[in-house]
Amino acid sequence: GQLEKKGKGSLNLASSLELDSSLDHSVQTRIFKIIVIGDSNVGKTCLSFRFTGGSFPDKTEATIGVDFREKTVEIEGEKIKVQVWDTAGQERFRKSMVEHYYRNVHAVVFVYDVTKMASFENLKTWIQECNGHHVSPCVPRVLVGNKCDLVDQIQVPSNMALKFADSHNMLLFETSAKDPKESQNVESIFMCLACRLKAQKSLLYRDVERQEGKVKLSDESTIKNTCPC
Ligand SMILES: Nc1nc2c(ncn2[C@@H]2O[C@H](COP(=O)(O)OP(=O)(O)OP(=O)(O)O)[C@@H](O)[C@H]2O)c(=O)[nH]1
Repeated sequence: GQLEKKGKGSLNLASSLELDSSLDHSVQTRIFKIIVIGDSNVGKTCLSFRFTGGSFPDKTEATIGVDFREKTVEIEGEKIKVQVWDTAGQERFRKSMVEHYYRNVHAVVFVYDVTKMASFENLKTWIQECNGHHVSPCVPRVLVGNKCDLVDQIQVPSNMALKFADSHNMLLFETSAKDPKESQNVESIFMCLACRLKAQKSLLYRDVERQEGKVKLSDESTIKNTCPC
């Protein structure tokens, strides 16, 4: 496929997707909303494009607001739609959208650039932002060090990244959106999350039931009590 034009994500589009972010009623497919977060230029667009489109885009521009990409995967016989929210790294392009990024999110991918120490150091701020939006501790998070193909320019040592990931209870993937040999690894970032989400059956089926009007959630504590992790 071709790279989607950047900046087409809008508040209205985000709102309409949120109304139905867990179930595609036409085919009864569950939808997992995964957001990709991190500094500008770390490769969030390229990673999400590699996963959903299977290639590395020739050219990218800064994401404005959000770009959505989807891919349907099959896990243990169930078709699941993975909806990747490629968010803007630049503050000026994200500030009106932040609430939408985190609303009803099922998993979070934090990305840094292995050739840029500042992007690794800024992860603290991105995690704070995420926590500040009341994302449940049940929502799985992974850490991705991108641009590993630039072997001569690596600034963030693996052991440092691993320590950070461990201390935040995240899995670490070091990979490259650019290197075709790494495409399987990029795929496994999203598939690993999708598998974990599929395993959280009670949580997600509850979402689905709620949307069908069968179950009404009373408060936040209901969510905590039924949390499977
Ligand atoms: N060498 C190398 N370059 C990459 C890789 N991934 C992305 N890039 C390049 O890094 C630049 C930024 O990539 P994007 O995917 O647009 O970055 P982004 O994080 O989406 O940036 P914002 O939209 O501003 O938040 C582009 O020039 C890409 O070609 C990679 O794995 N290796």
